[in-house]
Amino acid sequence: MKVTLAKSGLKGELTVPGDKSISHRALIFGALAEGITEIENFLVARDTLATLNCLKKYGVRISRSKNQVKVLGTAQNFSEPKDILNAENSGTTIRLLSGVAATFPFVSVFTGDKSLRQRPMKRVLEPLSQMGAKVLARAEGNYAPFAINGGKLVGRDFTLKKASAQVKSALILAGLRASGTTTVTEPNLSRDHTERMLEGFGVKIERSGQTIAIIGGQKLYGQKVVVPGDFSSAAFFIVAALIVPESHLLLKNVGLNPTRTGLLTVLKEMGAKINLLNLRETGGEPVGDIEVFTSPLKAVEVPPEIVPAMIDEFPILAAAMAHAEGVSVVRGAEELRIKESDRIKSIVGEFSKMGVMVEELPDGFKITGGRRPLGTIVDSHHDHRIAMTLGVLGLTAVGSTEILNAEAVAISYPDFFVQLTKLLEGA
Ligand SMILES: O=C(O)C1=C[C@@H](OP(=O)(O)O)[C@@H](O)[C@H](O)C1
Ligand SMILES: C=C(OP(=O)(O)O)C(=O)O
Repeated sequence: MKVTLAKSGLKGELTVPGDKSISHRALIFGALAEGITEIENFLVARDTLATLNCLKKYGVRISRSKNQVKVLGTAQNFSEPKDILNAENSGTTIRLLSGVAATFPFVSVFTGDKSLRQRPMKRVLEPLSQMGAKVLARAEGNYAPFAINGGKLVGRDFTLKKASAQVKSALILAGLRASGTTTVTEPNLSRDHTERMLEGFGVKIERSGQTIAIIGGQKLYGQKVVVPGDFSSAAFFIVAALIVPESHLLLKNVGLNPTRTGLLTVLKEMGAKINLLNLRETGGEPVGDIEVFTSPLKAVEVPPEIVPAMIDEFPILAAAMAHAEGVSVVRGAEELRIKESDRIKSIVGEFSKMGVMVEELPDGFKITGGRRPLGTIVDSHHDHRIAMTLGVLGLTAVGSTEILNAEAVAISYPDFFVQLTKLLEGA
């Protein structure tokens, strides 16, 4: 993919595709529920389709027409998959479904692509085996492929060392079918879509601060789920509009769950002119429109406690930092090293190629901003968020930027470059 210096600002309106986290959850909860679940504005992308295909292997009947999905609930009766479940590139798929697999008295074997097979799984597999599941995993219990032989689980109390919505959700899903009560305490609150949506499916969850408690043996009832636009996808256009001169953009119907919108807090501190309009609630999730104007930005130090609320937005935040006057610092974000790529290394390596002054830290990075990037050949490292970030940075670079392995955008946003081009042309 080739991106050239934007000749004009990003102008007009855009509706980004449905939220990835919420789409995964709607499929899984719909599959476990009694009755039919209808999902509107489902994200059609590789990660969410991986979840859909794994669920079909459990015997769940799912039909899809574009972004409308119908799930015929099994009332918690999955059948043993006759083949390996391939979560492809999706951490959310493999970790959430592990929590479900742990509750069924049969064998589920999981694998993923090269990236996913290098991402740590002990964080879910260990607590699931403490609840009573039998687990056999490669590399001393840490990597896929792995097999889970589930069964009668016993509720337990867990305190997570790091905030993780995937681990929390896997344990909630296991706890839902365990005896007694399961509690999960996080050091900071991670995204809470699981808690919100399960409540919509009729499940009682107790929440107090960073602790959630779930009593086992509860039923789920099929629902209509309307998926809001994905804030993490909107983030690329927010930053693009901030840094490309003469932009004025309206992003419509975006999920604004506060456990996801840490980027807005940080960008506002950097001087970004962003307005939230038409605030409302859809299916238990806050939603609104985001108006963005090109803004001069100043450097920022990201407070570590906000990291979980913007964990997927660090690549695109780095692009904003490259345009901010002064030295910006990210710390406490070592989780970035175990995403689809080592995102700290990917940012530092590719931004350096584009002439950005960036320094690697063990748990983050430092960027001295304000200098115009230079177009060159860069690589996504097969990571969707790095591909989109480089696409945005390329809009402000001198010359043209060629992004290798840009097709990675299909993981969460297949039409990203098409929509970006349209916004630029429509100006
Ligand atoms: O639960 C989810 O839907 C997700 C949780 C986060 O991962 P962790 O739980 O590993 O922090 C995030 O990075 C990922 O994109 C989606
Ligand atoms: C980390 C991500 O997803 P996952 O963990 O589901 O692969 C992401 O989408 O940035």
